[in-house]
Amino acid sequence: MHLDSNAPRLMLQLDDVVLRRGRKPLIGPLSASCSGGTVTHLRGPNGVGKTTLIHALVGLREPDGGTIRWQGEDVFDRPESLRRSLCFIAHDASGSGALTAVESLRFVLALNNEPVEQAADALRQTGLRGRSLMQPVRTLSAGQQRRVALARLVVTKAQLWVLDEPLNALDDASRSLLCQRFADHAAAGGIVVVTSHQPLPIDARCIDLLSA
Ligand SMILES: Nc1ncnc2c1ncn2[C@@H]1O[C@H](COP(=O)(O)OP(=O)(O)OP(=O)(O)O)[C@@H](O)[C@H]1O
Repeated sequence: MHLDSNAPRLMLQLDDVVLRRGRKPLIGPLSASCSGGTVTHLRGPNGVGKTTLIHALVGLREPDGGTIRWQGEDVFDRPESLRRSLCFIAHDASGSGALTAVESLRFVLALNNEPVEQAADALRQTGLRGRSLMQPVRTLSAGQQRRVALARLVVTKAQLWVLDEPLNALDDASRSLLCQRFADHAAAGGIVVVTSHQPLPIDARCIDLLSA
């Protein structure tokens, strides 16, 4: 992905965002901006609210206070612009367990209007080869299942990548490759927002979420 140099700069903007679970305060007020060309690493202890925040960033959950805007538009009230620009991979995303790795990725790509014919090649680029491409996803190892989900990043043209715990279960080589992919996406003008309990070996801005 290379952005047109005349295009407006990409911006995901959080203003005084507050998130709760029931009455329990989780996050905020949090203000931050993620602009084109950056990787943002959301960090914090288990249960602090990283996944909850990710769900709010992609418009799945309305913040309990404040606003989240993509290119100036509220992502919950007016999600159309965000959806056109977004690649969101949830922490438990590996597609349907009954489908093979290739079928599963083709299914996810089709749902997102992305080119399904690149599925097998994308899986190979994440290190899945041979028989594992044709195995039902539920019979793959945890790390292999994660690669199936992450293979979408090889294909997608989305500008904004929001990824929940993408490094989980990956071996060292796959982690390095994936982090390099984040850096390349940012270098091409895109935005990466990622949660992880592990350090990222690339230039990334960290936002530390603290227990309320
Ligand atoms: N569906 C739900 N219903 C009620 N409470 C929930 C739900 N999902 C999460 N929570 C609560 O919200 C809080 C934040 O959870 P969240 O998953 O956002 O944390 P996290 O920082 O992503 O944790 P981890 O690092 O363990 O993945 C936790 O106290 C959790 O119990």
